[in-house]
Amino acid sequence: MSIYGDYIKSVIRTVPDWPQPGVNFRDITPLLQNSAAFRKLIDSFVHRYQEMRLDTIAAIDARGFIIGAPLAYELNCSFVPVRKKGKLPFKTLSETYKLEYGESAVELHADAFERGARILVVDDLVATGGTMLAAAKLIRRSGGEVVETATIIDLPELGGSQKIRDDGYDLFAVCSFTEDE
Ligand SMILES: O=P(O)(O)OC[C@H]1O[C@H](OP(=O)(O)OP(=O)(O)O)[C@H](O)[C@@H]1O
Ligand SMILES: Nc1ncnc2[nH]cnc12
Repeated sequence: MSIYGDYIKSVIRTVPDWPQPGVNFRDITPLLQNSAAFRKLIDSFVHRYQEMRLDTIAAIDARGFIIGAPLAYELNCSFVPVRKKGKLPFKTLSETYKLEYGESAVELHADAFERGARILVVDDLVATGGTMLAAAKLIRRSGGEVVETATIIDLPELGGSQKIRDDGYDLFAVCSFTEDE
C-alpha cells in the first residue's frame, strides 16, 4: 500500500454486476474526475520511482496510458505504449496470453527502447495478472530490464499479483480490494 493508498481507494467506485453478473467493476473515473485525487495518485508513483533511475515508462492499453504519460513526464522518462493486438503501425513484437475464454495479445514496437533500458510497466488494475505478465515478458524478451510492475488496483483474490511475483517480477500496488469490499 502506498502513502495515499487509503485515500485513493476511497475515491474508486465499485459498480456491481458490470460488465456481467458477478463482476465488481472497479471504476477509476471518480478518481480521475477529482483533480486533488488524480494529483495524489501520480505523486504516489513519483514518490516511489523518483530515485530508481528509470529510462522508460511502458504503459498498457488503454487505462494504463492515463497514469503512464504524466508519470513519464514527471520522471523525465520516455513513454512506450504496450498496445492490444493490431493497433501499432510499425514492426511489432507480440506476446499472447490466456483469457477466461480464448486468447489475446499485447504488442510493442521493435524499436521502442534501447537494449538494457530500465523500464517500469504500468497499468490501472491487476486481476488474473495475464495482461501485466504478458507485457512484462514482452519487454524482457525485447531486451528491456523490467525494474518493477505497478498498478493502481490489485485484486489479490484473483491470484494475478501472486502469479506476477512468482514469475520473478516485483509488483507495486497503490491499493487493493477484496471481493467483499
Ligand atoms: O489482470 P487481467 O485479468 O489481465 O485484467 C486486467 C486488465 O483488464 C483491464 O483492461 P481491459 O481489457 O478491460 O481494457 P481497457 O484498459 O482497454 O479498458 C485492465 O485495464 C487491465 O489491463
Ligand atoms: N474487476 C475489474 N474492474 C475493473 N477492471 C477490470 N479488469 C479486469 N477485472 C476488472
